Amino acid sequence: MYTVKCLNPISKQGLDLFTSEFEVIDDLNAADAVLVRSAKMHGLEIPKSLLAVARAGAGVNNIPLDEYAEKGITVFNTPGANANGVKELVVAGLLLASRDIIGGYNWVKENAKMEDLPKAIESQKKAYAGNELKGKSIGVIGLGAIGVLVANICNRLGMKVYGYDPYVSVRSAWSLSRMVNHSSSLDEIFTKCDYITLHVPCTDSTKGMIGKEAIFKMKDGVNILNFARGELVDDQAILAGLATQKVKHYVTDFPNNEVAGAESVITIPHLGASTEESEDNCAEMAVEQLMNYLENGNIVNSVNYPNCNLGDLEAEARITVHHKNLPNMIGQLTAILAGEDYNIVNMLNKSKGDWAYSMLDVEKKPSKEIIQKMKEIDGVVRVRVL
Ligand SMILES: NC(=O)C1=CN([C@@H]2O[C@H](COP(=O)(O)OP(=O)(O)OC[C@H]3O[C@@H](n4cnc5c(N)ncnc54)[C@H](O)[C@@H]3O)[C@@H](O)[C@H]2O)C=CC1
Ligand SMILES: O=C(O)CCC(=O)C(=O)O
Repeated sequence: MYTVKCLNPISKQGLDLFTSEFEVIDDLNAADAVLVRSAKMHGLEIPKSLLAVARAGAGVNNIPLDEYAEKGITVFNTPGANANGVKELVVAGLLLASRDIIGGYNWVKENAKMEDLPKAIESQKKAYAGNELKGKSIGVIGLGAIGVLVANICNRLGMKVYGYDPYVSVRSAWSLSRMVNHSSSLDEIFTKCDYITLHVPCTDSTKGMIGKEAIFKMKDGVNILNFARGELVDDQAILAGLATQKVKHYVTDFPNNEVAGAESVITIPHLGASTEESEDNCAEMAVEQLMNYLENGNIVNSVNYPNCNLGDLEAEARITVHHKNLPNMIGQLTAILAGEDYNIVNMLNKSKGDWAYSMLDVEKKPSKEIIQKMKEIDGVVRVRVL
């Protein structure tokens, strides 16, 4: 029996996938695994026994990935599972920036009881006129699961689309419309685009990427959309840009006290992935990945360990080892088994950056001594027997 603690509400459709071998519990200290959405795990006291964290979503900046790698805790996310939900809200954001829907809505609401409202509307509506998206240019920064969908739909809306992603995956490149212009520098996006939309993860290198200098290079009247993370944008630079009308609108799914309420900031309370469909997709994917990992040791869609998949456990036992990506780790692991006359029937080793993962299927259950010897290898951080 494995125990799972949810740090945020997780869709029932996903939780219902857990078999009778899994129990969702309230006590984090008794949990083998954690399911999480946006709850901050930095600084959270976690039990030594914790094996895995599954983020039902894309962004993992709420999880201390390196610290957990050091502890042999595998962290998963659910790539692409909420991308359509975000894409659709980005389209709404584009429309809110281009047409004064909010101003018009507020006026009608404030004057709901006005005499002959339909007539008043016809004389008032000019105050809320806008522009069409067709023919305007948009820069999509980050062409992953969301960025590709946004770029493609903007193309279908008749916009001239520029895409920037120096690390674009082959999968994304295949999915991208051939009408999307490839930008090799951010400057091209900044100087050419009427709309700029951010779809990159929040990391040390992307934080503050939209600052004073970037905004200075942008076209007058640019609209900036942030459905990725608040920290990507320097709030003071945005407020200064809005004050001079260099920036026409800042549409953000991540409002904070600095920008909320400021003129021409269009705020949404982090609703990008808050659709029934996205919540179900993310939860289902996260639960399936967790079960596969806890029961079979397979790693699919990890963000701090390599993906490593030996299929369902069919051998008498499977040993899984989280270790540093150092020379001769496999040699040491197999030597321990060979020294005790254990036959390895299948094995796999994968690495990702500083970390690696080995899976060894053996013909009989390994003894406590074997596992102890493996744990004592320099660079090994966790050994499990399944
Ligand atoms: N508003 C919301 O509710 C949601 C927000 N997000 C945010 O959106 C981000 C992107 O999500 P996905 O597209 O699903 O992730 P993804 O991992 O599929 O795509 C991210 C893309 O950004 C690219 N990238 C990384 N650094 C870059 C840089 N410096 N310049 C340009 N491109 C760079 C990567 O190569 C990758 O193609 C997430 O990390 C998360 O922070 C994601 C889902 C929901
Ligand atoms: O779970 C959520 O609603 C947050 C979605 C999100 O920001 C993400 O997947 O990165």
